[in-house]
Amino acid sequence: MTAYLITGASIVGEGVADLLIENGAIVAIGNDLARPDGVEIVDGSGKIALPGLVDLHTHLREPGREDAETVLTGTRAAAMGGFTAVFAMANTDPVADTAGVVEQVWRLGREAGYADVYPIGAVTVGRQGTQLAELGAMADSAARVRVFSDDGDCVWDAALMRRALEYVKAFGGVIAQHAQEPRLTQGAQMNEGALSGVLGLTGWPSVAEESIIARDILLNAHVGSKLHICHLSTKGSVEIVRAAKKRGLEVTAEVTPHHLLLTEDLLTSYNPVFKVNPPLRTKADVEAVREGLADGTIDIVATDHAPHPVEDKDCEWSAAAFGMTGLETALSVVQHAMIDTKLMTWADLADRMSYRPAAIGQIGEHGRPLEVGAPANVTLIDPAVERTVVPGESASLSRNTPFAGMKLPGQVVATFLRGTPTVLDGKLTRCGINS
Ligand SMILES: NC(=O)N[C@@H](CC(=O)O)C(=O)O
Ligand SMILES: [Zn+2]
Ligand SMILES: [Zn+2]
Repeated sequence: MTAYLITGASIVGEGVADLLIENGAIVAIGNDLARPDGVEIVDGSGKIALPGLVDLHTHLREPGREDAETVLTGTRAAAMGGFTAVFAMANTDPVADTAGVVEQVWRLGREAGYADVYPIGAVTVGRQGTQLAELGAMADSAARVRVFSDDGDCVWDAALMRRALEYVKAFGGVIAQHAQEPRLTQGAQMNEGALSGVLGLTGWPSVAEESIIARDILLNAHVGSKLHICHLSTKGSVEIVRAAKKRGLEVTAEVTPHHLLLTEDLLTSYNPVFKVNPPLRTKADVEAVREGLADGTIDIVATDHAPHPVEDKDCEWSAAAFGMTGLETALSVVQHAMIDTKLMTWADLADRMSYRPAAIGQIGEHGRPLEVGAPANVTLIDPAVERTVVPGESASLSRNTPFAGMKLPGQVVATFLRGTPTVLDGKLTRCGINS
């Protein structure tokens, strides 16, 4: 295995120093380090070294929608975005609701080699919301599933949600809820408010999200298990989670990069690239989720990378699929929305995009501080570069980025997965077994 020496980077938690990677681990941090034979030098001056990013919410689409994304293409996009681990959502075809399917996804991730893939198991059989899936069998499988979600749909039946929380409590699992009250969002197309009236699109009220979050926090307080809230998007949701945490109730929550930056005003274009679940909200909501992320009410940023092929997005608004890609732009959007605005530091970003998602997902190998002895999962970024987002340049199979044409700060220069570069000089390497 080649050794790598990153020179003169600003190492989060350590200050400016050199960082030596050998045999998959960080073996030295300091100045004037001895250089092993054949070491490759990576110029880190002016750059920031972060712990490899962890995405708790990615749609890789395999099995079933390999026209939108595969484990290989999705993890290539992840590597380009600085991620070393991604959690793959269960809304595939077949649904990831058995040990067989989660093991398949896990194995595909290992074979691809660009990022570790941790499958999320469905909560209910076929994500149909009527009968609990084999949660224990998925937990005991080679994939060691700890996070369960019917994402795409809400576990709406309160009794079933209670059972799921009770079941995973036995092994410390977590239920990740897609908080969407289905009766309040029938036919909903965009955030409910003055603008939905003007545009003539069926509204999606904030309370459809907030009522489920409130209910589930109370349910979980009763059960004493682990609850995680997916893609929280409203000011009211932030207030509910903040109040719950103040009372000492167990809940974690995520926000997406797009909900940290974009508002419903973009919808006046009727461009379905901005159609997403939950919908883009108002400026007041964006301010509230930024504040919530900064003060720790919202634990993490998760991309909800939701690739869709052109034919599912390039159509009339009401017929288009919900979802946007996000793995390759997440870090830049968070830098723009949270760091360049002075709401967060780089250490905070490492916490929200690496340490805490790894802790919620219970993966020990990732989300560790850059210290001697830790696995070499490292992301090196140049925060000074400005780049324009070009959908055609994406490593993802899909092109549905809402940031197309936008100028964003920051560029991933290198990503190391257990000491092997998946990205070097800003380009994908051929590290994977299958590539
Ligand atoms: N976020 C989305 O708009 N779409 C997701 C489903 C989901 O995350 O709810 C998808 O699978 O396409
Ligand atoms: Zn969802
Ligand atoms: Zn999702």
